[in-house]
Amino acid sequence: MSEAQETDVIVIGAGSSGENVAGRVVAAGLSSVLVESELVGGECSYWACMPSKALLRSGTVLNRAREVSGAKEAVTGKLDAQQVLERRTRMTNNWDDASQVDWVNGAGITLLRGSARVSGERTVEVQLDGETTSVTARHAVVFATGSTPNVPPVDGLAGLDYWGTREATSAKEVPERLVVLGGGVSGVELAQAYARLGSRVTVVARHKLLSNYPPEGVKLVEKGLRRDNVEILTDTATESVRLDEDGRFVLTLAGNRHATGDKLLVSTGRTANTRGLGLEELGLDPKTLTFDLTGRAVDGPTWLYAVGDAAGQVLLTHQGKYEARVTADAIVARAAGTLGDTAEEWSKYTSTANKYAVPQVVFTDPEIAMVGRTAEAAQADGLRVSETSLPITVAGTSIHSDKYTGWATMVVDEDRKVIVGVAFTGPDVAELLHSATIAVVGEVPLDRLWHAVPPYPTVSEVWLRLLEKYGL
Ligand SMILES: Cc1cc2nc3c(=O)[nH]c(=O)nc-3n(C[C@H](O)[C@H](O)[C@H](O)COP(=O)(O)OP(=O)(O)OC[C@H]3O[C@@H](n4cnc5c(N)ncnc54)[C@H](O)[C@@H]3O)c2cc1C
Ligand SMILES: NC(=O)c1ccc[n+]([C@@H]2O[C@H](COP(=O)([O-])OP(=O)(O)OC[C@H]3O[C@@H](n4cnc5c(N)ncnc54)[C@H](O)[C@@H]3O)[C@@H](O)[C@H]2O)c1
Repeated sequence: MSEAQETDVIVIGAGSSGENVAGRVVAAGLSSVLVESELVGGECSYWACMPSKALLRSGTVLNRAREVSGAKEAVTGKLDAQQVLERRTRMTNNWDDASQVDWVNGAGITLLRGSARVSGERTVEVQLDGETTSVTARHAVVFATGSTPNVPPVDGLAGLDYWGTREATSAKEVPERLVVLGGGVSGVELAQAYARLGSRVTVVARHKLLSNYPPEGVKLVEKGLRRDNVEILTDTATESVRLDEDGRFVLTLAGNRHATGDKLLVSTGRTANTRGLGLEELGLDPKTLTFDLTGRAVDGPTWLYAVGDAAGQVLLTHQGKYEARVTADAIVARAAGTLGDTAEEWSKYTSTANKYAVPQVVFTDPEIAMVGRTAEAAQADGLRVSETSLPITVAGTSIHSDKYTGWATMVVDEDRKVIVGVAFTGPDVAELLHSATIAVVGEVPLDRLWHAVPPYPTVSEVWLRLLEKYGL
């Protein structure tokens, strides 16, 4: 055991969420030890957002060019899979975290490599190569430990060398046939990426694809996938999986159907990574432990916090970083004695947007970009809402491409006359989403929003059409 250390705030996990907590408490004048067992930067930088978006982007750009006369005639080749893989590798800095370590050091954070677990009140033990370092925090211990992939209960799966999202985002070769188990965001995005790189892809979903997204938008994404020759099997249970004599994965599906692939990607959701890290010894059950909007444990020790995937609220990088800013500010304020046990909604000490205004994008082609609540979710919250929907067809879309197809939905709280949810589906709608996020978070009254004039000719003119159809 090396000499015990002391710091103001211990952050376990140097993914995007953990880096942001540590950076912000240090900027506010506290000290922080940041512990990381793998790569500084975490899942998003090396095995999730960045490589998966890089695998998709080239195919999307090529498709955009193919939809505009004059440009399409110039596109005579096909996607260069090797170049796409190499660009993806550059995006991950070849899985080297040196530049992120430089940032951590430059920010004045103390980085400790190794695997951490809580060993007592405000105390964490870090193991590296048989050496243990003990660190005690004066104010807070923050779990920013991310999440781990779920393993579905499919007969035969255990022990097989299948792909998780890490293997799919870091692969060096494109499989001839790929089966994707799971119709969530990871599955759908990676299915399209690999189909465009040249794989014959089958997606097996036990329910619908993207079941948390608006059905009209999902229909357009399904159409996009089918155009890329992705076979989509929805409402299909997977009974078992085995390897055939050639080493290929063979899935036995309900109704005695089969799906075969050289590789099998299992992307069936993720669970917060808080188990086996010492919380049980403190008398806490990680399965039921929750965290309030300041990030602090509910019915737990007052020094224990969680952010990002580890907090288990919203599994998205930008929301994790938002939670990190909020939690860092709450820890600093509590250390200074200026914040008590509770904090007001929408104050800088609560991640209130997690309840009302989470922006999320499915980066397929076409994209789905959505913020806030669906009509059903708003009704379940007791709101009296209306829903306005239409195809996205404006002058801007006809300029954007010769065959733009999109769909927009706006949910209005009829008692307050403000927008509580928006969903766009179509090419490049992700860049439109922040306008909707501002309208939802700002609770901009509709009669004022009417004066926010979208420029002509852009896709954002869909705002005008939505408000007109609503009745303004
Ligand atoms: C395929 C895929 C694509 C995605 N695409 C997007 C996207 O486009 N946009 C988006 O917003 N989100 C996306 N996500 C979600 C996003 O990746 C996560 O929400 C985000 O990475 C969570 O960040 P985090 O810092 O909370 O956790 P992580 O990035 O997982 O970081 C946790 C860190 O903690 C470390 N750690 C864990 N336990 C310990 C321990 N005991 N001791 C020391 N260190 C420990 C880990 O090594 C890791 O580095 C995607 C996810 C997947 C799987
Ligand atoms: N563009 C993005 O922002 C992006 C991209 C990828 C992932 N993510 C995040 O990462 C998280 C993990 O992604 P994910 O796609 O793994 O999870 P997910 O929760 O989005 O989807 C999991 C899917 O697996 C299905 N499933 C679960 N058990 C199954 C079983 N036994 N058999 C068949 N299907 C089963 C579910 O019905 C669901 O459709 C998501 O919560 C998402 O927020 C975000």
